[in-house]
Amino acid sequence: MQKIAVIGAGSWGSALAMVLADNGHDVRLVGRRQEQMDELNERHTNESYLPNIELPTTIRGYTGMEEALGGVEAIVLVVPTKAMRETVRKIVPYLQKAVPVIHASKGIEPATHKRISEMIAEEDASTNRISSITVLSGPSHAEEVALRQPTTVTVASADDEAAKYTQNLFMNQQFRVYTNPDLIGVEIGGALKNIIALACGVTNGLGYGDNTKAAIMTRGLAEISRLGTTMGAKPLTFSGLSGLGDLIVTCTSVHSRNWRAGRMIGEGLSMDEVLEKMGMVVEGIRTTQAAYELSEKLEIDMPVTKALYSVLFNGIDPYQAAEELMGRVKRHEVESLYRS
Ligand SMILES: NC(=O)c1ccc[n+]([C@@H]2O[C@H](COP(=O)([O-])OP(=O)(O)OC[C@H]3O[C@@H](n4cnc5c(N)ncnc54)[C@H](O)[C@@H]3O)[C@@H](O)[C@H]2O)c1
Ligand SMILES: O=P(O)(O)OC[C@H](O)CO
Repeated sequence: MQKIAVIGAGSWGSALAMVLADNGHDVRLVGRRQEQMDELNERHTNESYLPNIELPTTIRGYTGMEEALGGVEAIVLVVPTKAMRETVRKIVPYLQKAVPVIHASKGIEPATHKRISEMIAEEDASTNRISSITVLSGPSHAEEVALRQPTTVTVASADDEAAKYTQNLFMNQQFRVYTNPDLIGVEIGGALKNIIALACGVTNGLGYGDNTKAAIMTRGLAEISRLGTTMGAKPLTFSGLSGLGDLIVTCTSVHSRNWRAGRMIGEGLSMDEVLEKMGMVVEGIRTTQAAYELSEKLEIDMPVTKALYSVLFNGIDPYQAAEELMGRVKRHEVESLYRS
């Protein structure tokens, strides 16, 4: 039994806290709203994020870092990417010894183009309170994990022992955990599939069906691999759970916030209207900006990302963006998997 703090009491933080509690760990779930943490401690529910789910009574909710972090042996960070740096700055002063950190968020920072593990390492550089950083990623909608439906994920770290430690913490009969040493590939696959899910949603919103979705997913995976391998990822990782697996679940599931947001944009809603309706984080929007900037900087051809960027940030009509995608110059299918 380990004392573990899960920071971020949204849908994914709460579902991962359930997996850890099922495995017999002492879980402290840290949220921002006192009312929400009172609901968790008194009624063992988190209705705004995991409706109709009863959480294990052993999960305790906290709003204060000092109280939650006393004596913890590991920390799981599950806040939106844009809150990651601020969250790391808030936790490190309360760590009495260096502890392993596992993050389960999916994004890339616009402007710096940093992956989440890089952002965490930078924020801890002057304090050294984090002994290792591991990412947990893969096809895993919180709603289904909370129902204890069979789910598989990958954990990756530069530190092999940290990856195995994380595998042991989370693995159980319903939640199967693989290790993969390719930290870059696992983080890039998890972040970039959200762009492709948004794009699939847009095409569904335009009224296009499964042929279009399969095209966007397949060619989307090609451009994820092109960018990822240029950044140092191993190509095979993109065929695994954190690549193809997560792409499938996010582009095809009704649970996906990215797909749903894309569909509303395809139906003609503005980005502000979509975000107001969602009420939950849609990571793919900022990641589209980051990936587009990266593709320009590294001169990698990413046509789906570019088309989505033009819709989200330049006000291009989605129908026109789809027409332009289809009207590009002729390409060789396999050669274009690897070349710009
Ligand atoms: N929901 C899923 O099924 C799922 C699965 C895998 C990965 N993820 C990833 O996990 C991360 C979190 O997603 P989620 O689904 O839990 O989001 P969510 O919208 O359900 O919840 C986000 C949580 O973060 C908190 N938060 C927001 N801004 C914050 C800030 N500035 N500082 C501190 N806390 C803040 C919110 O209060 C909320 O508790 C995302 O990167 C997402 O891509 C989600
Ligand atoms: O609901 P989404 O689109 O944020 O996706 C959630 C997870 O990343 C699926 O694995």
